[in-house]
Amino acid sequence: MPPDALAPTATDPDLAQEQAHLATARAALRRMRERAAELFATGETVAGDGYGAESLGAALAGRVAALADHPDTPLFFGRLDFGGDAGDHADESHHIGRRHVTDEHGEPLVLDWRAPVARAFYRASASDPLGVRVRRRFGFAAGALTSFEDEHLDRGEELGTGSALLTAEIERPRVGPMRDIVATIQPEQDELVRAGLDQSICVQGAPGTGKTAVGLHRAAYLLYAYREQLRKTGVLVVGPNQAFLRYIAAVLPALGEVEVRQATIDDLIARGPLRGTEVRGTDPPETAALKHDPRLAEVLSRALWSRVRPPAEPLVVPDGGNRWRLSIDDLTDLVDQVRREAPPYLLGRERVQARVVAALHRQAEVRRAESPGDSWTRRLARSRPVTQCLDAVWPKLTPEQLIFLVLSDPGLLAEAATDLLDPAEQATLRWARPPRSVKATRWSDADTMLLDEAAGLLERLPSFGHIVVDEAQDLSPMQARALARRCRHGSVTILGDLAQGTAPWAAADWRETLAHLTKPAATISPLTTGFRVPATVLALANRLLPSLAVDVPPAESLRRDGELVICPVPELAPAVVAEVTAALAVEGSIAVIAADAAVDELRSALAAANVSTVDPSDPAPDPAGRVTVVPATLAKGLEYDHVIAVEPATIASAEARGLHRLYVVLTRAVSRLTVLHAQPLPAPLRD
Ligand SMILES: Nc1ncnc2c1ncn2[C@@H]1O[C@H](COP(=O)(O)OP(=O)(O)OP(=O)(O)O)[C@@H](O)[C@H]1O
Repeated sequence: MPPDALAPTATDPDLAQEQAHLATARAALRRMRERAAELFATGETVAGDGYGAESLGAALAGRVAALADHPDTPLFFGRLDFGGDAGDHADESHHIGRRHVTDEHGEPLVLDWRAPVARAFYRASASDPLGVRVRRRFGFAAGALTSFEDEHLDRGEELGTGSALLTAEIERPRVGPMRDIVATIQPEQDELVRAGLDQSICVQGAPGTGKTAVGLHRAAYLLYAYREQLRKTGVLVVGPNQAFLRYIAAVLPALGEVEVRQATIDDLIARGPLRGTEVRGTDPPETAALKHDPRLAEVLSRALWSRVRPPAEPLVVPDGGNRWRLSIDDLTDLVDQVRREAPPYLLGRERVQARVVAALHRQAEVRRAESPGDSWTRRLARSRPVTQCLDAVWPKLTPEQLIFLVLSDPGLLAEAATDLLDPAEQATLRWARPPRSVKATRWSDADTMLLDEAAGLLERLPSFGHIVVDEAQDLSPMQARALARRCRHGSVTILGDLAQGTAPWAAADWRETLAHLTKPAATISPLTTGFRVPATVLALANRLLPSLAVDVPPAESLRRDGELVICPVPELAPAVVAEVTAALAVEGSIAVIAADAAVDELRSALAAANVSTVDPSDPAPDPAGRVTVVPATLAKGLEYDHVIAVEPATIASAEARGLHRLYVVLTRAVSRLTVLHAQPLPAPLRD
């Protein structure tokens, strides 16, 4: 049923009252911020010790930042009026916004969207009103409250996706980086956002169904609902590349969360064992693919543990007039016992050392009838015979040393990989010309992952409380394992679309990825309502789906507007210049997306026509730049108002999973997609 009051006039007394409430809330937020800033100024001097001062200072600085009032993001976006039967909230009325705002008496003026009571804003429906009588959504223009939209749920009114404000939000021209969707989160999205911290979830969603948005809002929700638990362990957001991370960087701070770490999978891994050492080597594609293969995990594990050798001689430790002694059998028992405990390798070495010294200690106690002190224990632990014995049975090793050995020693590799890799695969993996030393090695991208796997075998990494992984369809099994190592005690939100998998090792089935992430019980949920790509554009992209060999539910676009133009042209560069020039007359961001190899020529052609362009890899792009020239391999996750896709046939033939790449490229447009082609379109796109 349509609601009765959708478009209040400017003189509407209700509207005036809401505008007054906004002004009051803004003033209150200013006061809260000033108070926090005052505390911040004095905090460093009142805390007793240095550490206390530092953590208090950081907490307060975070609070000051979180309380910032962004002129473009309204302080509240909705209101709930509860009915008389709403239990604890009977007859209450609450404004819902991006953060709590209280007046000077501590009375709430705005409730944080993450508070339990705010859940009804997203979930209440006419059939299940959750105690809500009226749900009100506000419309804003340039920070000013200009309209509202009511749904009298108690009278069976419900707008759903027919809400004019939701439509306006979805259809607004895009400019700049991604924004939060907190005002218009849909019920099926909210269910994912508010899943508990103990739940690992995997979201399979077609392009533009809000996966990234859901992941970021879930991070913000978890930090609110489980702040204490996550204070130490933190939340990590993993994205495919820096351009993508820059695109999403503003969302969490706008939601008041300024301390979430965001990293690409490559950075996360390279920062581990290599400690920032530059990646300077390259692998042929088949070698790289093999290094991403999960069988390598077992090969490395076997190679490492083959370093543990049975003791060949007894341990004899001269100590003043005494000689302490452990027989070969004693040592063998002790090493076997630690092996059975299966600790990380270096912890195992420490355990062997500790138990050897404890055994010697017992001998000394019996002989001397008194217990030797700590300095004796330390001296013996470091003594030459003990160290030599340890080095013989359980040698020290770094990740670099292990991988160096595996890739350069055919005997070791053959032994570790005997039933796992055939001889041809072993030859593919090994260095054709091994480097002279570990130091002289030029590690490749794929090596960083092996180094990370090795580091995980040697020592345990600290675990994040929660990891959000976007574009997870491209994770290789070994990359998934690297994330699993960083989330042993935490949960994950895995977001992706199997149809957009472009990596050689892209997943065909989420269950496999989840197994490598060691979260096999995670629930897999679909998102199928598209908020970005107009229906006509989606229909074109969907023609590729049967060729992509994946089983995914198709998306249905909410957007009936939008425009698709497919244009054969005699020459690409002049056509691109003409199309961009025409597009500049209309509001919104513009992207020219082309095969990577064609990008330079198109940039030059645009520059020659005096059109300035932005490079998505630029760490500080001109915020006023409206035209971005995007290599197809960087387009994933991004969106632009008007996309000009150049020569689909070249994009499709540029790589093994080129049709998947093309599917990504064709699904970046918010309002208009223009396809320019000089060659015939790939077969699935032809009429
Ligand atoms: N509930 C919503 N209300 C308004 N806008 C939404 C909503 N959900 C998603 N959007 C918008 O739709 C667009 C696509 O969202 P998002 O980038 O999260 O999709 P995605 O599924 O991650 O896409 P891709 O598969 O291409 O990476 C964004 O502009 C986002 O703000």
